[in-house]
Amino acid sequence: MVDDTKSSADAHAGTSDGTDILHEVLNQPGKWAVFFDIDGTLIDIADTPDGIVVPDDLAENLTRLSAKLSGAVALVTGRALPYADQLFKPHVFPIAGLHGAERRSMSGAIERVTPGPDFEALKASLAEEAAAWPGVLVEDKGLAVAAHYRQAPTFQGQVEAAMERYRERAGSDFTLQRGKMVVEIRPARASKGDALRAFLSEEPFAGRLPIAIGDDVTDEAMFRVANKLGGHSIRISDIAADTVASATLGSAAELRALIAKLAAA
Ligand SMILES: O=P(O)(O)OC[C@H]1O[C@H](O[C@H]2O[C@H](CO)[C@@H](O)[C@H](O)[C@H]2O)[C@H](O)[C@@H](O)[C@@H]1O
Ligand SMILES: [Mg+2]
Repeated sequence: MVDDTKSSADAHAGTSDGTDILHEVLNQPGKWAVFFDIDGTLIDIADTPDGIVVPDDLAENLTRLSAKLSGAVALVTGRALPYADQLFKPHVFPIAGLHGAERRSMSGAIERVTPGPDFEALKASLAEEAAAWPGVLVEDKGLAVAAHYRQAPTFQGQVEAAMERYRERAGSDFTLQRGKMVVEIRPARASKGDALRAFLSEEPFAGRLPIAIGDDVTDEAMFRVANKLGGHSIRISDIAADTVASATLGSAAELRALIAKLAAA
């Protein structure tokens, strides 16, 4: 496995406009594969993990775009696969979940590891400890667990300290993943960058150049891979984020409008 989380040799400020990149896609539809993060990228951030609203036409527009690229569209998310899938029902996309720790290819084959009893016990202890912090939500994602402090930011310090402690208890197979008002413990063995590489080794992605679109720290790993392979990386951000992405777009709404335009073209 390649470590795509450390190198900054290919880092460059996100200065270009992601709109131009996405408009280019349909000019050469056989050239590109597009990888979308979900939360904060396709879907607006909400107060709670379950509070998100999936716009009615999003899955249909993604399906249309995918058809134009002969299926070379995949989702790469921190969510667990079953949760992410139900957001797009009845449409089914190739997808990587848990920040790259699980992946379903175009063929439908799923690669994932299952949590052992120790990790189950760890999640139970964490949930018990977090009950003392009103507003902090613990999201059990199977082989990963997230502690959200968006609704209780005063507990950020306690949450971070506890998650570091639980990560140590989980051992070196697990790593800490920070995100938007959240700290997660996830399998260390794969990143979103690894997921991108794995998709690109298979049909219908093989031989295409990647366009990776995301909004958060976890997406930087796939941006690095996209940059290294000569593709594009687009960070959704309304502020000047510290990123290796080669381009930016202002909001998830802006991205959805572009997807709708490409789907209808
Ligand atoms: O990789 P992504 O698809 O972007 O998923 C990252 C995490 O997204 C979710 O948490 C974030 O979105 C929530 C809903 O908008 C928000 O309430 C929370 O504060 C954000 O951190 C999800 O709950 C996590 O499991 C994902 O890893
Ligand atoms: Mg995101």
